[in-house]
Amino acid sequence: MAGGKTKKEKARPAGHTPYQGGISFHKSKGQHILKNPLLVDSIVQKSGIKSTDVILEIGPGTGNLTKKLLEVGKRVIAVEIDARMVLELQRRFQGTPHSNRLQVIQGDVLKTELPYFDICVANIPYQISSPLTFKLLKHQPAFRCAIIMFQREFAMRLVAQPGDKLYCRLTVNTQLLSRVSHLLKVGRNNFRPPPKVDSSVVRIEPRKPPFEVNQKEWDGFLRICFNRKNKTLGSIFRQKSVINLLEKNYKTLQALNLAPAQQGALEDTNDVMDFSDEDIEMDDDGVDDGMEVEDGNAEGEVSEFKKKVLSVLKKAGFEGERSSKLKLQQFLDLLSEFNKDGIHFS
Ligand SMILES: C[S@@+](CC[C@H](N)C(=O)[O-])C[C@H]1O[C@@H](n2cnc3c(N)ncnc32)[C@H](O)[C@@H]1O
Repeated sequence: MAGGKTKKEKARPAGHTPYQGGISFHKSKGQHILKNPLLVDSIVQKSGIKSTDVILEIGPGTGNLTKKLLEVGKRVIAVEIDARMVLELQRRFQGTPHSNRLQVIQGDVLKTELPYFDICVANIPYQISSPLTFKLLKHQPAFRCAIIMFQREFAMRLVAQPGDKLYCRLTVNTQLLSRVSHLLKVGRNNFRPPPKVDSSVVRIEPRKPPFEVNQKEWDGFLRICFNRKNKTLGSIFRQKSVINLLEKNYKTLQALNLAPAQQGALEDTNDVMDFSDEDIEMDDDGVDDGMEVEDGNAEGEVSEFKKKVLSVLKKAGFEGERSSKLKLQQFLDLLSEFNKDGIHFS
């Protein structure tokens, strides 16, 4: 374990846990250090690292995982936000045979332009789980795989299958871009200080080639589908707010005489999918409560546009289906059916 002499305990602000090397851990930076060497070995072994691999590590901390990664890979590039940890890493590896194969970048990984890497192995601060997953999956050229420790519930959302309680928009968005599998359950006592939640290590492999989909369209479509994931799509697509939005898109695109796929080509769109945590939809109880306002005038007449939307749903056989049970391919098929009829989500 890295660290110098034991220092006398001083009064520390709340949220800081003493570390015997003199560094206190900041909860605000998600500093929960892996203290179980057997677990570190197991993560490295399950990563399938090759001796030719350039490894990206996010948040190396005091370097417990970094040390093992340097033993098996060609090079480690470690991105660390905390200057004290960067110093500790330099101190720990200076003068060792590994030192010229370790590159430490000091900075916020979310704001850092990532270099080429073959594989990412990381015990990350959980507060950046969503944007980091999104950033990695956007990275080009695509890496081989990422082995990442997440908070257990977040990990279970990533690997969920249709019908699972945690199946959500984040699941479908992640699985559109990658294959995700659960590798290891990790109890909180393997960390110092222990976090309040248990963790899991997950393997993420970018799909090569990726599914061909207009990402703005996909994002708009899924937001609607998962607005209430246990309602039938028929019920969701009858809502006035949904019909109004789709009709507005329809009229705008007709006026421009341009489909979003073509439009996207004209724009510089880097803001693809948004995996932010606040977007994880509320769980509902699976009962259609009929509270949403349906589209239609006072006489109950249904607009031509609404008929068009509902006929696509019906024709494709999705009217009675619920997002909580749909497979990725079914979402792709339904979006394609809507688009064929000129109904767009962006
Ligand atoms: C959970 S600790 C893991 C430490 C070490 N890898 C281990 O397993 O023992 C997370 C590390 O990420 C760093 N960190 C937090 N936010 C970060 C960010 N936005 N960018 C890069 N590093 C960050 C923290 O300073 C901390 O060292």
